[in-house]
Amino acid sequence: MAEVTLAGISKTFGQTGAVDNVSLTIRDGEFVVLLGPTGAGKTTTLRLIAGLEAPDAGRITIAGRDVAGAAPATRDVAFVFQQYSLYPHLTVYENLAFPLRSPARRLHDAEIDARVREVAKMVRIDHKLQNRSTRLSGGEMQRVAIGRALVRKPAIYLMDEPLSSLDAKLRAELRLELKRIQNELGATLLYVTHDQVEAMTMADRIGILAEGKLVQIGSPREIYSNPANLHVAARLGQPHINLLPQGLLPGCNAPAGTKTIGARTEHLEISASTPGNAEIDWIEHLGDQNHLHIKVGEHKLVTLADPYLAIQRGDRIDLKLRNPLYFDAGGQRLT
Ligand SMILES: Nc1ncnc2c1ncn2[C@@H]1O[C@H](COP(=O)(O)OP(=O)(O)OP(=O)(O)O)[C@@H](O)[C@H]1O
Repeated sequence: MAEVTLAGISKTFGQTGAVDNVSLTIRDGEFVVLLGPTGAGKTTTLRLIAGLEAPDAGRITIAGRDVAGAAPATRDVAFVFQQYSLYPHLTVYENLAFPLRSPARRLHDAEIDARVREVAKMVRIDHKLQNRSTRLSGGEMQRVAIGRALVRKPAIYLMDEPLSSLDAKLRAELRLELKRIQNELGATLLYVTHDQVEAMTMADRIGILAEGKLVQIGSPREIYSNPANLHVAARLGQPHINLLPQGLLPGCNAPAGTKTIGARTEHLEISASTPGNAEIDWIEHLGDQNHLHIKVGEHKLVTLADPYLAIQRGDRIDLKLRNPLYFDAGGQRLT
C-alpha cells in the first residue's frame, strides 16, 4: 500500500467547477472518507486519482510517483463503483479471479486460486464461489464487487458509495466488515459517501467537500466537535444541529461577533418548569430514543431524549444552552 497526495488539484467541465484547488494526503494504511452533498466533487476526485479524468491544474502522486499523463491501468489503483458491475456470465470465482488473470501479472493458477479463496472468505462469499454472479442477492453481489478489488494489492483502493444501493441492515453489516478488512490488510483507502454514519464509523479522517472545495479534514471526533463553519457543523449529527439566533436562549457566553448559535443535543439542558421559556411541540418515538420537537417563541428545534423522560406534548420547560458552538455572520466558527 502507499501514500497518495493531491496538491492544488482543480477540474472544470465546461462552465461547471467540479474540484477547486484541493490538496489532500491519504497516508499509507489510512482510511479517508470524503463526505459531501451531491455535486460536491467527490466522484470527480476519485476519477482524477484513477486517471479517468485529467486535472486542469495541480499534481497527483501515488507512492511518490507523479502520475500526470499515466494511463489508469498503470496507476496501481483499484476502483469499486456504486453499482456492482460484475461480469454476469461468469461465476463468483471467475469474477474474483478476473483481475489476477491479466497476462502482465503472470500469476500461476495455484497462486490465483489461493488468493481468490482467501478474499472470498474475507468478504464471506466463499460458500457461493460456483454461483453465477447474477444468481446472488444485492448484498452478495456487492461483496463480490468489493472482493474483486481486494484480490489485487494496489497502492490505493478507491470506493465510490459502494454500499449505497443496499438496504439499511446490509449496509450496517458491510460497513463493519469493510472496516475490519481494511484494518487486517493495512489498506490505503479513499471512500466517497454522503452518508454521515458511514463516515463517522469507518474513517480515520473525514474530508468535508463543498462545491469542489475541501472545507475541513480531521478525525471524525474533530469534525463533529470542532467544525470550522456552519456547513461542516450541519453535515454531521442526528438530529441535525439546531441553528438559533444569538440571544434566544440563556446559558451561553457568546464571543463578540456571534450571529448564530449551533446547539446539538449535548448543548441543551432541559428541565420541567412553568411558565418556562419553551414548549414541547411534538414527540417522535423511535424506540430506543425520542426526538423532542421544541418551540421557543417562533423558533423550532429538535433534540434527542431518553424514552423514559417523563415529558409530554404541550409541557412547558426551561431550555438552557451548555457550551454550544458560535458562528459569525459569515458562518465561520468563533471560539
Ligand atoms: N463528465 C462530466 N461532464 C460535465 N459535468 C460533470 C461531469 N462530471 C461531473 N460533472 C459536474 O461536476 C460537479 C461535481 O460532480 P461529482 O460527480 O464529482 O459530484 P459528487 O460529489 O460525486 O456528487 P454525487 O454525490 O451526486 O455523486 C457536478 O456539478 C457535476 O454535474
